[in-house]
Parts: sequence; structure tokens; C-alpha cells
Amino acid sequence: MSTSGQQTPTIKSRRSSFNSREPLTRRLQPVNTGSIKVLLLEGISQKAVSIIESAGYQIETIARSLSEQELIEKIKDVHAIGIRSKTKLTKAVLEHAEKLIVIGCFCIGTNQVDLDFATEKGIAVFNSPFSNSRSVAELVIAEIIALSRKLGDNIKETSQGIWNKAAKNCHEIRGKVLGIIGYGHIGTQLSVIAESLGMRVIWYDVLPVMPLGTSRSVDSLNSLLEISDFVSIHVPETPDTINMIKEAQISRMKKGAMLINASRGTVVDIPALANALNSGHLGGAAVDVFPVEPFKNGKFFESELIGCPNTILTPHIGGSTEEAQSMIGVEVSNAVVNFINLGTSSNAVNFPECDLKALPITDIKTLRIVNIHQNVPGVLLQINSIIGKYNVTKQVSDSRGDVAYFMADITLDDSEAIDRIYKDIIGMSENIMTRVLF
Ligand SMILES: O=C(O)C(=O)COP(=O)(O)O
Repeated sequence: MSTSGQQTPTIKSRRSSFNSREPLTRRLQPVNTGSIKVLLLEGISQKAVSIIESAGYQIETIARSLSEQELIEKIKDVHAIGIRSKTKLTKAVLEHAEKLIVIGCFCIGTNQVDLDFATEKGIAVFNSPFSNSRSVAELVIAEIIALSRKLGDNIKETSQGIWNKAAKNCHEIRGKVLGIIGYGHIGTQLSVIAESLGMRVIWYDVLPVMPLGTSRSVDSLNSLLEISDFVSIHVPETPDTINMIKEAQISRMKKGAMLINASRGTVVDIPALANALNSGHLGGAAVDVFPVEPFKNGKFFESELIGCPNTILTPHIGGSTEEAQSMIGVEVSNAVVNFINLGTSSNAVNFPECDLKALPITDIKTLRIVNIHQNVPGVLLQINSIIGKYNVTKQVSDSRGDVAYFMADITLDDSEAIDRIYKDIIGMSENIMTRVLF
């Protein structure tokens, strides 16, 4: 290895030959959508803004989320919208999304979007399934230690000039049992870090998952609640998880155990948690997410948990690190740009996954049709009878539930045929959305 700080010629030449391959693919652009407008809300990372800008789209950024009425106004005009967990894309909002092609959730959760309705309208939804997992897991570790040492109350009192030194009910976390509900991307990260700090990790998940390290799964939520010194929740919001932890579950927890929720606010019944903290049944709680959260910074926040003993409340900051936001920004903006420009639906949350290779730069006669249609018999036959008279060089299709996704590359000598193909496909009664990329 060179100590001069300069790169060796070998590395340089590899880099330049790698770069020299990049322009070999053609940059497709949507034909029938006009210039692409993107609305980015909730302070989405500058990395995302740069990627979207370099795709040549017009961007409007707003640092906060918008109310339903504001969204209804704004969404009419845009082809893509980027949101985080606070912006609610309800049916009422999406009904006004006349041009919307794609929604980028620059976060893990997608419960803030009416996914069924988006799918019905042919709008693809992308998220970032794991890029903020480490940040959330690190916050939970900090909270486990903080709760064990009553840091929240200690800091508050000392900052108010009250000296109150005590060891009673303060513990090391080494050897304590951490029960993780939901052993997905965040649960597994947490499991590994907690074990490295000497905790004993058990977990419960509805899916069979490979235990990491020496952690072990338990066969029911109740067993987990009964054994754990700390319970940390890492589940999405679904009809099954709403109010999953309420009085009956909290009463199963050991006296003095602590509850941590950095998943979704609706998973825990807040009044039941406040009662358990005030009665002394639970020894503490750390809560980062709430059933109702203010939609912008500086707004008043209220909760029955304010003032409960040994309770740490934070403003939904689990994924709010520069590292996570930058990774998410790159991942989701690339997915959005690839969907708009190439039609690639890989990793979409609500669509069947289809992909076709980028076209070579020398190929200036091939266009790409991207079509979303109702998943009923006979549609592929109809599409192929429209495009079958041209030179279809590639096609792929897949279906999921009520919708199917179709992509085809068609090489044309007569560019006027583009319009005919488009009109014929959108004329099918099963057509949901069709785009031509050229
Ligand atoms: O990733 C998630 O789903 C989160 O809850 C974090 O959301 P945020 O990006 O902070 O609005």
C-alpha cells in the first residue's frame, strides 16, 4: 500500500475503465407526462434532492409535512411525491392526484399511505426497508441504559438544582433480559448490539426467523412479556398490531420491568401505560412514537405520559440521524428515478416486481411501454395484439393481487407509431396507467 496518499496507477486505470462504461446506456425519458414535477416534504435529505435534480426533474421541497387540505392542493400537479412518516396520503388526498406516478416513502413505514388505493390508481410506492435500522437500534440501546440508571429523572432534577444521589433501583444492564417484539431489520440489529453489551436476548415474531448470536425466540408474546426486564417493540402498524400492548399485556410484564416503543404510536395503549408507570407496576418507559404526533416542529405536544416516573419521551427521532437520512435519500430517490425513467418496479411495496435492462446508447429506435392493468384474463392478449405487429425485442410481466405490471421494449422505424400504440393501450378498459419511455 502506498504511504504517499496517492492512488496507484492500477486503481486509477480500473476506475477510468469502470467510468467509461457508464455512458453506454441510453437515458430514457417519459414521453406522455410532460416535464416531471416532484414534491419533497418533511426535510428529505439533500442527497435525494441532488439525485432527483440530476434526473432533470423540477423539485419543490418543503421542510414539514402538509395538512390534508394542503396536500389535496399540492398533489394535483406532481408526478412524484417524497414523504416521511408524518404525511398522510389518504384516499381523500390520492383521489386528487391526477398526475401522480410514484410515492417515495423516505422511511421504513408505509402505514401513512393508503396502499390499496394507490395500487388501484396505478401509483407505485417505494420505501427504505432497512436504512435507518441501526439508528433506531442505537437509540433503543441508549434508552435501555438511561432507563436502568433513571437518567431522565436524574438529569431533570439536577438541571433544576436538586441534588439527589441514589443507587436504589438503578442497575447495570449486563445479564438482564431484553425481550424484542418483532425480529426484523431493527429487532435483529438491536439483538446483536444488546448481546455485545452482555444482555440476554429473547424475541417473538410471527414469522420464523434465524436467531442471531445466542438470542432465542419464545413461542408467545405472553412468554416474552413475563420473562423480560426490558421489552422493546419493533413491529409495523397493521390491523394486528394496533393496541397490541394494552392493560392485559402490560399486567403480564414483571414488576419494575421497562417498556420501549420506537415503532408506531398506535401499538401501545398510552393510558394503560401511564397507569402502569404511575402505579409503580412498570419501572420506566421510553416512548419515541405517539398515536397523534404534531405535524410540524414547534407545535404543542400533549400526552398522558408527560410527568410519569422514569419516563423518557422523544419526538419520533429513531431514524433521525444524518447517516440514516443520507442512505435513505440515496436509496429511495434512485428507486423513484428508476421507476419514472426506466419503469423498474423492483422493491416496490405495492407492485409486482418487473425490470428490463437499460437500453444501449446506440439504440435510438427502441421505446419502452410500461403498463399497469387490472389482473383479469385476456389483457396480455389484447396488449400483444396492439404491439405484436412491431418488433417487440423484450417483454416481461407479473401480477400481484388485483393488478398486473407489463413492460415491453419495441423497436420502431416509424416514430408516429408511438402515439398509436399509446392510444390503443390506454383505450383498453382494463388499463390503469400506461407510460411510454423513449
Ligand atoms: O422509518 C420510519 O418508518 C420511521 O418511523 C422514521 O420516520 P421519519 O423518517 O423520522 O418520519
